Amino acid sequence: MILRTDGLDVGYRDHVLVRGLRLTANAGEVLAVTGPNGTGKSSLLRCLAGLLRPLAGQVLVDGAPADERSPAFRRTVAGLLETAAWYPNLTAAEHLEFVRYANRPVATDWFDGTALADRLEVTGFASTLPGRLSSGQRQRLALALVLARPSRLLLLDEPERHLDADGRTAVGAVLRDYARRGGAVVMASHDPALVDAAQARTLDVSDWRG
Ligand SMILES: Nc1ncnc2c1ncn2[C@@H]1O[C@H](COP(=O)(O)OP(=O)(O)OP(=O)(O)O)[C@@H](O)[C@H]1O
Repeated sequence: MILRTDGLDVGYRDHVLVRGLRLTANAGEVLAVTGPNGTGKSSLLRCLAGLLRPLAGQVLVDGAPADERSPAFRRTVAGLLETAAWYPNLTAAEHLEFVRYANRPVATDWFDGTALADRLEVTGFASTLPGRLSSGQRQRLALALVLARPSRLLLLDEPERHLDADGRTAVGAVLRDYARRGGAVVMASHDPALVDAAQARTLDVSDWRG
C-alpha cells in the first residue's frame, strides 16, 4: 500500500469539509475523487500532498506522515495541484529536458515516466515557448513534466482541464499505464470519460461530508 489515510478531517479552521475519511491507494490503482463543486476535492488532494495540514487524523505515504520537506516523500510523490509555473524563456522540450536532468540522480532507482510523458504528444509544440502555447497544450506539457519526474504516487487535480476529448482519453490511458507499471494515482475529476479511460475506482467526497 502506497497511501493510506485514517480518520482524516480536511478543512479550514472551524469549516470541516471532509470528516473521518478512510482511503487507501495501492500500487496498480487509479483512484478518482469525485463530488460536486466545493465539497473539498482540491483541499483533500492538498492534504494528501502534505501542503495542507489535516484537522484530524493522518496521511501516510509508505507508512510515514506526508511531509513535503522529507526527501523520501518528494522522491515518491509527484503532483499537479495548482497552475504549473513556467520558465518563460525555455521551450516545451527544454522544460522536459530540464526536469529529466534535475531528476537524473534518482531516475534509475525510481519509476521512469519518460515514455509515458512522450505519449502526451508534446512533440507537436516542442520548440514553442510556454507563453505561446494554447491552454490545452500547456496542460499536456504540465502533465508530461509531472510524469517525467520519478514517482510512485501521482496526485492530480482535474487533469482533464482544457483538454479536448482525445486528450482526455490519452491522459486516462497514460494514467492507467502508470498504475500498471506499479504506481498509484489519486486524482480529483469531474470527467466520467477520463475516469473510465483510467479504469479508476471512484470515491465520492460528499459521502464523507463534515
Ligand atoms: N485556503 C482556504 N481557506 C478557507 N477556505 C477555503 C480555502 N480553499 C478552499 N476553501 C473552501 O473550501 C471549500 C472546498 O473547496 P475545494 O476547492 O476543496 O472544493 P472542490 O471540491 O475541489 O471544488 P471544485 O469541484 O469546484 O474544484 C470551498 O467552500 C472553498 O471556498
